[in-house]
Amino acid sequence: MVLVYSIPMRTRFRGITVREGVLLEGPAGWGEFCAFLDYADDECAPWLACALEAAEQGWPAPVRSEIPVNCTVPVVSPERAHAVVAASGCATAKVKVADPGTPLADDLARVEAVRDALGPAGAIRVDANMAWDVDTAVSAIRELARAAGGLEYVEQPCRSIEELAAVRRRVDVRIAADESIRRAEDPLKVAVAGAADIAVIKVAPLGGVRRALAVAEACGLPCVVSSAVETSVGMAAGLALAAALPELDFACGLATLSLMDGDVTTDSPRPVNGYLPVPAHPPAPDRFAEFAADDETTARWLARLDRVRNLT
Ligand SMILES: O=C(O)CCC(=O)c1ccccc1C(=O)O
Ligand SMILES: [Mg+2]
Repeated sequence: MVLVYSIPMRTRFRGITVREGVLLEGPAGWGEFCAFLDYADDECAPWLACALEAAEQGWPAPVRSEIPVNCTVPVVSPERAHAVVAASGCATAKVKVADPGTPLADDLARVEAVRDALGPAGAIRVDANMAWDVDTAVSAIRELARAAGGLEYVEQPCRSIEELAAVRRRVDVRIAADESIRRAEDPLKVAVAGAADIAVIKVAPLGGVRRALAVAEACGLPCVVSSAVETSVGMAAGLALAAALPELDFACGLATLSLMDGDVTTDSPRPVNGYLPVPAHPPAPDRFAEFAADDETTARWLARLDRVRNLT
C-alpha cells in the first residue's frame, strides 16, 4: 500500500509551509519517503532506501529505550519562542538563526527569550543553515553566545568544510556539521573531523538506520540525530537510529512533530520531560484519511517515487 499525505506546517520552517510525502507498507511495517522538494531525483535515492529499510527489513537492536530531545524554535517572535520552549518541557533548545532577511538583532532577542524560558541550566544551540561567510559567522556567534548566556554549539554556520574549520579556529563555541554531511557526495568519506566537533546525522538523507550508523562511525565525532520533519512514521526511523548509536552524548532534534499541524497516527509521540520513547516498530498511519493529499499532489509524488525507484 502507498499513501500520499500533505500536512500544513504550524510555522513556516526552512521555507516549508506544507510537508508532503509518501507512506509505504512492507512486510516489516511502514516507511516514509519525504525528500525535500528542492532535492533532485538522484539526491532522493537515500530517502527511498530509508523508507524501504523500515518497510522491508526493520532496524538493528536498540541499546537505549528513550532519547533526550531538544525543542526546535523556528524564526518566530521572542514571545512565541518563549512559549514554544516553555511548553516543550525540554532542557535543550535549538534556535534557527540567520534566516534570509532577518536581522541579527531579531536572532539575539529570540535566543535571549529562549534562555529566559529554559533557565540557566538549559542548553541552547543555534542553526544557521550555511547562511554566513567566515567573518560574519565569527562575529554573529560571539554576539549570539553572549545573548544566549552560552551556546552548546552552532550548527553549520557556513557552507563549506574549509569555512567551518576557519570559524572553528576563531571561536570557542563548538561547531556542528549538518549539510556538510547530509548533502555530501559520499557521506561515508566526508572528512569533517577537523572542521567540526559534532556531527548532525539525519536518517533519511543518509539512506536509513544502518547506513547512518556507518556514517556516524566513519566520521568519528559525537553525533546528534536530527529529523527532516517527518510524520511519526518517518520519525520512528530517526528514533531507531538514536537508539542504536553506541554513544549518545547530546539531545537529538527529533521533537519536530509539534511543528506540523497534525500527524498520520493516533499514537503520535510527544516528549515527556524532554525524552521521547523508542518505538518497537513504526506506527501504522491510522489517521491518514485526515491528511490525504489532493489528486495533483498524489500524482506528483507517485511519479517522483517511480523515478527514484528506477534510479536504484
Ligand atoms: O534539529 C532539529 O531540532 C530539527 C530539525 C531541523 O532543524 C531540520 C529539519 C528539516 C531540515 C533541516 C533541518 C536542519 O537541521 O537544518
Ligand atoms: Mg541543520
